[in-house]
Amino acid sequence: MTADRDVPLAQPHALRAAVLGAGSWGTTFAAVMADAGCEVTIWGRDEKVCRTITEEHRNERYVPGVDLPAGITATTDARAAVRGADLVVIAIPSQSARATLETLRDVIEPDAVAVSLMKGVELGTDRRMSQVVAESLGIGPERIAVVSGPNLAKEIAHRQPTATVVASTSEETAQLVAKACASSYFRPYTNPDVVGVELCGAVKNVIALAVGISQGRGLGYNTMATVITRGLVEITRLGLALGADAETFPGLAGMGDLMATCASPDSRNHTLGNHIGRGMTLEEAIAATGGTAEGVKSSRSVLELADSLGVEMPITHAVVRVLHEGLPVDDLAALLLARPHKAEGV
Ligand SMILES: NC(=O)C1=CN([C@@H]2O[C@H](COP(=O)(O)OP(=O)(O)OC[C@H]3O[C@@H](n4cnc5c(N)ncnc54)[C@H](OP(=O)(O)O)[C@@H]3O)[C@@H](O)[C@H]2O)C=CC1
Ligand SMILES: O=C(CO)COP(=O)(O)O
Repeated sequence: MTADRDVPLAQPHALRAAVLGAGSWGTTFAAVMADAGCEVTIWGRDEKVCRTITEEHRNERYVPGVDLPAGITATTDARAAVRGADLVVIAIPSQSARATLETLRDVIEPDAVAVSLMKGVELGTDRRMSQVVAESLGIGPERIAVVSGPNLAKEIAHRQPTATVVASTSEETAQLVAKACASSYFRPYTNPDVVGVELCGAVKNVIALAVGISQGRGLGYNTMATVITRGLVEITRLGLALGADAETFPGLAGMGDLMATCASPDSRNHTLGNHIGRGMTLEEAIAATGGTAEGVKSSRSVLELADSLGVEMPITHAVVRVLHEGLPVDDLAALLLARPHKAEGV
C-alpha cells in the first residue's frame, strides 16, 4: 500500500527555510511554514515586495489583504537566503527553475532538503520538476520532496483548511517536510510516489485550461464533469506508463487538486482557459489572467512526454491545438468527442 499516509500534527520546531519565489504560493507557503514553527526567509526579485514583506509583513502584489507572520523576512539575495537553510523551497515558474537553481548549486548546504512546489514539466527536456531540481542542484532523490495537492494559495493565505501531499522517495525527508508545514489549517500526508504526485500537479493545469475554455464557450456542468473525469483518466494513463502508483490518482494530489483547480475561479489556469473560450488571443488571456498559469507551456511538454511513450492524451492534445496551433475554440468540444468508440476505463 502506498496511498497517502496520515502524519501527526507537528510540534513547533526551528528549522530554517529559504523560499525561492515571492509570488502567491511562495509567500503563502512561507506563512504556512512560519505558522508551523520554521524560521523563514523568502527570496524575491522585486526589492519593494521584499521590503514590505520584512517591514510591514504584507505582500500586497501577490497576497493582498493578508497579514503575514511577523518573523518572515525577505531578500533579493538568493545566495544569502539559501546559505544555512535546512529546507530550500522552490516556488517559481517551472520553466525558470533550472536557470535559477544552477546559480545556487554551490551554496546549498550539503544536507539541505530541496522542496519543489512547482506544477509543471520542463519544455525541451520533458523533465518533471524534481528531476530538474536534482540535476541543477546536483543532489540525490533522497534530499528532494514535492508538495502538491488542492492548494489554492488565496484560500490558504486566509488560513482556510486544506490538505496536501508531501512526496519523497525518502520517508525521512517526507516526514521532515511534512512537519515543517503542518498546522491547524494545513494537513500534509506523505506518499513515496514522487512521479505520480508530480504528474498530477502538472497535468491538472492542462485539464483546468480545457474546463475553462469549455465554460468560456458557455458549455455546462455535463461537459465540465466529462472533461474532469476523462482528464483524470489521461493523467492516470501517463502516470502508469511512467511507473507511478495507481493509488495516487484518486488521492489529494490527483482528484483533489483536479477538482479544486477545475472548479475555482481563483485558478489561473481555469481563468486563462475561460478568457480563451470567450475569444481572447493567448497573449491577451495571459495578460488578463496575471500570475503563472503553468498549463500553457506544460501542455506542450506533457504532450511530448505522452507521445514519446505512445500514451494517448486527447484532452491535452486538444488544448495544445487550441492554444498553440490555432484550432478555433468552437472545434474543441467536437475534437474531444469525435473519437472512435472505446470502453470506459484507463
Ligand atoms: N498560486 C497557487 O495557488 C499555487 C501555485 N503552485 C505552483 O507554484 C509555482 C509558483 O506559482 P505562484 O507563486 O502561484 O506564481 P506567481 O506568478 O504568483 O509568482 C511567481 C514568482 O516567481 C518569480 N518569477 C517569475 N519569473 C521568474 C524567473 N524567470 N526567474 C525567477 N523567478 C521568477 C516572480 O517574481 P516577480 O514578481 O519578480 O515576477 C514571483 O515571485 C508554480 O509552479 C505554480 O503552479 C502550486 C500550488 C498552488
Ligand atoms: O495549483 C493550484 C491549486 O492547487 C493553483 O492553480 P492555478 O495555478 O491554476 O492557480
